Amino acid sequence: MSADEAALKTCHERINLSVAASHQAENGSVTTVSSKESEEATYAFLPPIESTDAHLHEFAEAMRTVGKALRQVAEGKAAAQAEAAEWKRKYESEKAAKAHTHHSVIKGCSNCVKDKLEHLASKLTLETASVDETGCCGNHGICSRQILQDQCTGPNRKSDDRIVGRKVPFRLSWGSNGDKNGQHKHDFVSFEKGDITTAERSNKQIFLKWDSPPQTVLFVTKPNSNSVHALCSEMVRWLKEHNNINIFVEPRVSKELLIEDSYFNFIQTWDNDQEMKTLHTKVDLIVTLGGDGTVLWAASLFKGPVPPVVAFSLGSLGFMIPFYRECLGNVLKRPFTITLRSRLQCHVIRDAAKDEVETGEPILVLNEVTIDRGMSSYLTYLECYCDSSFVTCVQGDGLIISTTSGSTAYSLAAGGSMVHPQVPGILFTPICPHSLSFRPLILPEYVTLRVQVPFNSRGQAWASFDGKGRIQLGPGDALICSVSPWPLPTACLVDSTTDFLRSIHEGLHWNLRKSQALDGPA
Ligand SMILES: NC(=O)c1ccc[n+]([C@@H]2O[C@H](COP(=O)([O-])OP(=O)(O)OC[C@H]3O[C@@H](n4cnc5c(N)ncnc54)[C@H](O)[C@@H]3O)[C@@H](O)[C@H]2O)c1
Ligand SMILES: Nc1ncnc2c1ncn2[C@@H]1O[C@H](COP(=O)(O)OP(=O)(O)OP(=O)(O)O)[C@@H](O)[C@H]1O
Repeated sequence: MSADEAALKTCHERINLSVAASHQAENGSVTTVSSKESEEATYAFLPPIESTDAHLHEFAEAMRTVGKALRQVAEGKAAAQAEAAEWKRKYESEKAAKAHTHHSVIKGCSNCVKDKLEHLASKLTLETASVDETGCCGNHGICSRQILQDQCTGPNRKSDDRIVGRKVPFRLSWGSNGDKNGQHKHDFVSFEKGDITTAERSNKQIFLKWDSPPQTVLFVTKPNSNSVHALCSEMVRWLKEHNNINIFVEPRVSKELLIEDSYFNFIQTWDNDQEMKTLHTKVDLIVTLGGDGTVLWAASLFKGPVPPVVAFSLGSLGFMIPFYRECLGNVLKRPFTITLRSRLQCHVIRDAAKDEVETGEPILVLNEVTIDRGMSSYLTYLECYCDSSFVTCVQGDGLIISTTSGSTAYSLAAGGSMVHPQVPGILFTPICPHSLSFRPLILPEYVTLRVQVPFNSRGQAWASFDGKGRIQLGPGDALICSVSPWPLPTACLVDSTTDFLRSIHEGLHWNLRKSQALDGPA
């Protein structure tokens, strides 16, 4: 038998098996179809195939192309359906809002609706949310009782006299830390007609638009790299000559550039920490040249507010060299999208300290703070609290408290989830826990975490911040950690979501797998 005949025979055998299986499935019974019968049927069905390997390959290729085309069509359809649903949702919520406005005006409660919803939200406070004697909203802008007493037109609400009783009116307010009257602006939960809905979703994609052209750029560059140094000096020249931009660089880079050419005399730097602390008041934009470590380094220079960062990463440096003028030119002249990357502020509180007043400056991290066993060969033993609630005791190699930006770094390696940088959360990821059930957590961004080394811990623990600056924690010492009010704004290449997905695809090869062959089991 030739190779082609053998291939053809295998092909027919497979078809036989699948025909037999389909017969059984159709009849719903477990009968055996004689393979001879099915073979005859199959041969009757199939046109005579003058098969060769080449034909089979060609056929498989064609099927793959058809498969791809079908998938693209399905994806397109899904996207269109999602868009249509979004438009429908918007239309319906607008319609409902208009209907409600109209209704309330007719009822003579014009001050209930005169302000916009945003204004209503800002008025939602524990202190001001009281109903006046008439049951109307007074001037706080909310009239849930009035709404509930009206004939409601909501989707689930039919006027039915047989139904006795009504929902009790209520109002929602938001607790807030640090502000006595709680008058914070929040995403609001509408509760028209007593139904809680989050139909109003805000788009968190942020655009940055300069009021006037930026004047000062700070360069932060990876050390000991000739290509980075060369690119830095070229960019600095271009920015000065074509845009008359003031340039700041780190003291090390300033020295390097001045040794290279006295042309760089105009470059500014700082001499001490005090001067560095005021940098954010002078710099409009930060350009980083290097990898993720350089962005972490740039973030660590700013203990408070951080100017927007444009990161030219090593992976894209070669690619960027021809385009950096266009890229920087766009950022300097046009609005651009940014991602606000939250940072964590960490305090170490020593047992020796008499009270827990946080006097020292916080350490800010962009990726994570890690508490591990360091050189110790004992398990770390860490007690963890979230606000005033006990979370768990970590017994293992340690714990990572990570930002969402850091979710693709050490936390990922320890089994944590990858989280879009605009999800407001803190990751709580154990390192090699000696327990079968210690799964990683994601906690809301407003909590404060406290990790304490108990007195009965066998060993010490070490905290490190974005992989740097190790601090030893002894029994009784604690690390307090919460989201900093000073995020790192980074310029997007496209937008937050596209950039995030691109980084996990290209940087981490997320879910990369070769496609299955088409000629598998039926
Ligand atoms: N097992 C691990 O995966 C492991 C161990 C130690 C530290 N780290 C990470 O290294 C970081 C310090 O980075 P570095 O460059 O100064 O040290 P480094 O030079 O040792 O680089 C660590 C690697 O982590 C990558 N990385 C850093 N931040 C990242 C992020 N947010 N998303 C995806 N990848 C990221 C870097 O690109 C680099 O390849 C730490 O914050 C920690 O997250 C990871
Ligand atoms: N301006 C700087 N001054 C001092 N150290 C820096 C500076 N920029 C980066 N580093 C340090 O240099 C190391 C390497 O930097 P970086 O991560 O940017 O380069 P890389 O390792 O080549 O790139 P990647 O992170 O993409 O693998 C990091 O540990 C980082 O902390």
